[in-house]
Amino acid sequence: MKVNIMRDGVVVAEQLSKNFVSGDGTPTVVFNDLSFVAAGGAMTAITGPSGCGKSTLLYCLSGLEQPSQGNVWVLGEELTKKNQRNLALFRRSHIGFVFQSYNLVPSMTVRDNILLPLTLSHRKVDQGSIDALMDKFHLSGHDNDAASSLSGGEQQRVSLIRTLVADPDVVFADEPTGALDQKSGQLVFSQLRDFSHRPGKCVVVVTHDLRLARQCDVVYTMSDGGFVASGNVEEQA
Ligand SMILES: Nc1ncnc2c1ncn2[C@@H]1O[C@H](COP(=O)(O)OP(=O)(O)OP(=O)(O)O)[C@@H](O)[C@H]1O
Repeated sequence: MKVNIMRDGVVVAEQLSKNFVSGDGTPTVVFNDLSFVAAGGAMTAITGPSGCGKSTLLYCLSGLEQPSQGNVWVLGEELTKKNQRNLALFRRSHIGFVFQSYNLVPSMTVRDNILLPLTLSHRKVDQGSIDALMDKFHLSGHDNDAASSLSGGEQQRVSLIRTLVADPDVVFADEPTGALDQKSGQLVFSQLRDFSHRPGKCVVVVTHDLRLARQCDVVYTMSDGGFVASGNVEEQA
């Protein structure tokens, strides 16, 4: 696939490969020669069986991990050419990441965890929008609880609020509904989808839940180190 970065996507990858070398020197190819485009104003899903490389791909697309080969552009900027400092600055200004493992600071309160990215980047805090999201995600009253005292599903929702209130241009979400029951999962997914459809926003989500993937505008299906299908939901049917 030959893509025009300016025309085609907010997140673009070309000829992306990732290998790991294990302790005994054995190389493992996670994926090879992938091309990927996620458009603005849309939600793009990456799905596939456990261990096929979805999280590793998301890490490479978001600049958290360097690919072994290939190039990644986000908002027209080539992440794979940036040094560590510039990459960190770019990520802080433009990218939000919802981690599969939540990545909350366990000893800090829920509210302080949510505020952390804003505090670190000296950004203005819209307390009202935090209150609204806390209410929407059934977390009202938990502001002063230690993050570690919450259930996995509650921590997952706090992690999503923390990402959304920072208002990034691009959100990468790794199994954001993994710890949630169907109803809460749908609530979280709908919130992410609404966010993705706002002008100038883009969401790339990893999910193994096909029911949720089908609600995305475009779905990439991974298997054996490559994409076995990609396209809009109708094309995948
Ligand atoms: N840092 C690492 N070092 C070595 N191998 C790794 C590393 N990170 C991932 N892998 C390997 O890459 C492969 C893909 O892992 P990854 O977590 O990306 O898959 P996944 O599709 O997201 O899985 P799941 O759906 O179970 O979360 C696995 O075989 C994993 O062991």
